[in-house]
Amino acid sequence: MIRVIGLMSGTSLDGVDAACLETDGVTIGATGPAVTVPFSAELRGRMRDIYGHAAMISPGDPELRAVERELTLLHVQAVRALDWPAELIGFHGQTILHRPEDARTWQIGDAGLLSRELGLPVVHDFRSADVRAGGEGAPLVPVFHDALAHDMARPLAVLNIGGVANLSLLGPGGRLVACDVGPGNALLDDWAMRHTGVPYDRDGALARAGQVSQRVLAALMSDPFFVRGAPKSLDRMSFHRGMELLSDLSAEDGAATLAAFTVRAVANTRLPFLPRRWLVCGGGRHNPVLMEGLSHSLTVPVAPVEAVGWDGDALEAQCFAFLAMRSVRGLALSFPDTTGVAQPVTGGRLHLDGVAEAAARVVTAWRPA
Ligand SMILES: Nc1ncnc2c1ncn2[C@@H]1O[C@H](COP(=O)(O)OP(=O)(O)OP(=O)(O)O)[C@@H](O)[C@H]1O
Ligand SMILES: CC(=O)N[C@H]1[C@@H]2OC[C@@H](O2)[C@@H](O)[C@@H]1O[C@H](C)C(=O)O
Repeated sequence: MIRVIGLMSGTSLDGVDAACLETDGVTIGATGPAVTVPFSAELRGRMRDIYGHAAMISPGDPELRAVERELTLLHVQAVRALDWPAELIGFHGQTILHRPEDARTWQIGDAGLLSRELGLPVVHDFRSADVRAGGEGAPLVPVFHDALAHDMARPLAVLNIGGVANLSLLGPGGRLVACDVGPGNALLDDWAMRHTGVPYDRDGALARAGQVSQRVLAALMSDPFFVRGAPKSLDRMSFHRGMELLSDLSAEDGAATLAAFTVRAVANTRLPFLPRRWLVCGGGRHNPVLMEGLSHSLTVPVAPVEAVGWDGDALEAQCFAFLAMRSVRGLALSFPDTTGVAQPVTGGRLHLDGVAEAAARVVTAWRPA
């Protein structure tokens, strides 16, 4: 095994998550410390602006480059804050555009700068190979959930409620089915920001004070995405047009309706087999309105992943540590039932800019012959 730091800045635009993991890309050894370095309101605002018109931005755009540099330096800060003797970095970067139907997925972040600053090998660009091979490019976390849950009773569902919500369904005999399931926190975050100036609905207080509009909820659920079976994936902005449907609602009723949308999208997902338990990770598990809604709608027990000893805030960052090692070894990151790709594919690109030969060798020794 080697020591890997995984770095994830998710669709919630809350900050950079960094976590330490010992792994050989197949099994999971010890975990180390984890940290979140929050985005400043200024950087978050600039990133939101980029999201708004990412399809039109050229890779050389000066504002894009400036944001990418600032974002990368925040990742450097996160790694340094961990103060852990890593040998490899898995760097997801920030998704600014995800359109697998046009074979496009774009995670900004300067892997060369990161490896030069840290003097460590960096794996970046985890999703492009899958999209090029006809896959959805997401979710990639199922193979990590599978490794984590190798000795647990199945079928088991692992639900991540981040900016977007995604599901890994772990069946007996290593069967792995996955998809993005719905809006997660992104719409609720944007609504809370607009109505309260706070970037999320803390502890579900706003939603708890409102009434769900069944009319608006039904309209939101009529999106064709919900008719499709897995695998399927979402962009953070996928449902944003639906926000117009909420224009007549009060801040509280809008929040209640968006929380119900997140829950309904999960509960209505068409599953090829039923889990006996749901484990929930990601920031949404801190929202009691979402957790109560899920417990009410799903017919089997629902619990945060802490119930089985996992760290639900560090899981995605740990995942990109695991995937970095798989990438180095040329192992598959995605599978036909997780992203819709025809054959299992590996992904990620290794950057060794400015890395001393001995440090590079620790990692390159794991490359397939
Ligand atoms: N106490 C809380 N009450 C309500 N919501 C919370 C609370 N704590 C966190 N959240 C929600 O969790 C979100 C952050 O979740 P998380 O860190 O999993 O997102 P992410 O990693 O950006 O997402 P993704 O999985 O899409 O990449 C916040 O934006 C907020 O909506
Ligand atoms: C394109 C992209 O960045 N997708 C993210 C996003 O955030 C949650 C959900 O949408 C998931 O599909 C994915 O991240 C996780 C880590 C994944 O790939 O498994």
